Amino acid sequence: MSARPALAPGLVVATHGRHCIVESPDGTRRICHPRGKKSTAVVGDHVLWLAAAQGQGQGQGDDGTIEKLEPRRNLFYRQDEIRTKSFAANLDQVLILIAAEPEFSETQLSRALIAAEAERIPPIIALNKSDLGEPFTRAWGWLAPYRAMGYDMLPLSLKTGGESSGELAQRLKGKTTLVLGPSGAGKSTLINQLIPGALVATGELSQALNTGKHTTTSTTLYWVDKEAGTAMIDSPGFQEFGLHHVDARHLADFMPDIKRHIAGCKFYNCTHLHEPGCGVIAAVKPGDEADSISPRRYKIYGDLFAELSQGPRY
Ligand SMILES: Nc1nc2c(ncn2[C@@H]2O[C@H](COP(=O)(O)OP(=O)(O)OP(=O)(O)O)[C@@H](O)[C@H]2O)c(=O)[nH]1
Ligand SMILES: [Zn+2]
Repeated sequence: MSARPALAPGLVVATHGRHCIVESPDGTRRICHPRGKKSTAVVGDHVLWLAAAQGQGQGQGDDGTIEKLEPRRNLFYRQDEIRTKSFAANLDQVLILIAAEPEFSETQLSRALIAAEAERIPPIIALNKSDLGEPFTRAWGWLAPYRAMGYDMLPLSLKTGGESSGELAQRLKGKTTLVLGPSGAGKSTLINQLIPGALVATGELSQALNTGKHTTTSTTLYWVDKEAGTAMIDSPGFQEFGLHHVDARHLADFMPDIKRHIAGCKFYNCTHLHEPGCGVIAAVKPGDEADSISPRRYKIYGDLFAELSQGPRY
């Protein structure tokens, strides 16, 4: 009788549907699938995996099974009305990459920030294409309320380089960072600069796993500097950011500009939508007063509150 094979530790560095790429501490990568029906492992998960027995699975794209997930520090996810989609686990921070052009959606930015706040993951906002001049100045101005909320915000010009890239590198060092951004903001440019060749390699890997399917539907972890523990996680889908896991009654807690006025509300269970004596409503003012709530942000709050109060629609 042969001894039971030992479970080995690994890190999930990519997911493609139900399949995962698991990286061992020595750097070897293998395709694994989770045991059982549910696919629960996400990029950034520490797992224990088991090699497939000779003749089982090997050569069919499965080198092992994921037997156990280690406890997570956090789980960044979006949830739409029908399916829950996890982005990644065990993050140190989220980098929200937007650009002067194409114009970004403030609602999407707010949604990403709320998702980060809900999991207590610090966000960094980077505004790319500072070389564009006027459009950049305008976009930077639009972001004033977010600076007033205390968010870390960085101007960038990925195309022309410059010292801001050094500042970004400083912030990324030794950390695992999830990068989110709308199409055209410069995400591919950033990943290519930090990890030359990475996107090409991912395309090839994706093809091997999933012939013919589009490569950008997967989440992938890239090592910028493995020894220093610097990793970037690229995940598509900024557009479809549902927040249905967030309770409408807690929404204000995840919007710092709104949260700081809650103490002024007359009713402890104020929804800040129509109540008399609401500290939040009283603070909604146009202009750049540091302590006010911008009408745009208040509208985002109201829209999200309505959306989250509906509950799931099937
Ligand atoms: N002017 C200017 N253009 C930039 C800068 N960074 C990236 N771009 C350009 O913006 C366009 C979009 O950049 P990508 O890196 O492909 O953007 P992406 O976010 O990966 O977009 P998708 O591939 O659609 O997801 C490209 O034409 C880049 O050359 C910058 O700092 N300044
Ligand atoms: Zn109120």
